[in-house]
Amino acid sequence: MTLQKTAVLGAGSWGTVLASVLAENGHDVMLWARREDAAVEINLHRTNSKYLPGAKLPSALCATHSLVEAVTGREFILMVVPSQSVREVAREVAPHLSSEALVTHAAKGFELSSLKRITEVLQEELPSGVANRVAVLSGPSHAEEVICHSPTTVVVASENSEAAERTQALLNNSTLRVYTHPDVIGVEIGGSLKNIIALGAGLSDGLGFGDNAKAALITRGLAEMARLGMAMDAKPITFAGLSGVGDLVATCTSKHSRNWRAGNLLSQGYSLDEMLQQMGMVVEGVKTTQAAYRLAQKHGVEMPITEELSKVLFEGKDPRRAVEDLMARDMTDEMEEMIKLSY
Ligand SMILES: NC(=O)C1=CN([C@@H]2O[C@H](COP(=O)(O)OP(=O)(O)OC[C@H]3O[C@@H](n4cnc5c(N)ncnc54)[C@H](O)[C@@H]3O)[C@@H](O)[C@H]2O)C=CC1
Ligand SMILES: O=C(CO)COP(=O)(O)O
Repeated sequence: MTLQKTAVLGAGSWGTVLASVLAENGHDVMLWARREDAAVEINLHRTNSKYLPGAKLPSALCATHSLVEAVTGREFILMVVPSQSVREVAREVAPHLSSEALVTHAAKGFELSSLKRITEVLQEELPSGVANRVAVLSGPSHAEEVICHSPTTVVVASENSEAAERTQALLNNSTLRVYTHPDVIGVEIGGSLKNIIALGAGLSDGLGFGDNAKAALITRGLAEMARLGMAMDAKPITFAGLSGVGDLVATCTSKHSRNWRAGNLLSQGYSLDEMLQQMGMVVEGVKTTQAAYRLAQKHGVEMPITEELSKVLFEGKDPRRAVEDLMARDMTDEMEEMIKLSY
């Protein structure tokens, strides 16, 4: 494909790795770092020691502290900031975008204040021509593995199939295989909700529960993810794909997952604030638990794991008591539900 002028907004672990992928694929990349010292470190030493300790970044990668400089004249913008910051960053860059620009985001969460998905937030903030073709990148992709070229598969969804195909062509390479997908709602919801279950998996492992408990969390977690997804107009089959079960398995079983580690710290008796302080990186599952619990109530959907986790995180409920309450729920038939979800 033709080489393009691209920008990546957000120099945390995932943004830095995606910028490295674009640079390795031969594209001209400008990486925006919120902290000036991070941009200087990337330009001088080709490292990002806070977010990717030990990794050597491609020499062609350039970083800037100026959002305007990052996006001006760029054909492809990849937004990789935490979910709660997307609106603010989109609003700031909107006047500087070329009318031809393609904007794809890779955040996994909802905007808590509005309960909107991230493409909805972008559609509200970006100029209409650009907003019509926004895309989302999701799937099982720990930054720490992608930077080492460990084989990884991801998915890019857009209502505009050309936008999804352009993003696919820009990022795809011999170790990062990119699929397209038409179901934006399902891909965004799957990628967001799996972080709740990963927090639960970290707690479960930390409490000393075994593989049976984790398999139960993954399977029953997937069921409640798909239930909320369907109520929000996602296609249930999407939850059987990379952005659903794929990312759920990767995040619930990986030592790299911040959400898993966050749950694990909670099991050791850290408070929510202490845990977030200790993590020092975005733990999207915390705000996503709040958002999903509110969405479940709004749509009248049962999400027992999310509800119990919300009580543990925000009401100080003892996690062992939360597990007892999950196990004591009314007895039910699994097949009946599978047929309804049909994934
Ligand atoms: N790390 C990973 O392996 C993956 C992360 N993601 C998603 O990518 C998004 C970003 O995550 P990471 O890069 O991992 O986070 P991170 O914790 O490694 O870095 C966060 C970045 O966001 C910046 N930031 C924080 N507050 C900001 C604000 N108010 N405005 C602008 N920038 C701000 C920080 O300076 C930092 O550069 C999240 O939604 C995450 O779920 C998705 C797939 C993989
Ligand atoms: O989304 C991710 C991998 O696909 C990263 O998960 P964590 O935010 O839990 O590290």
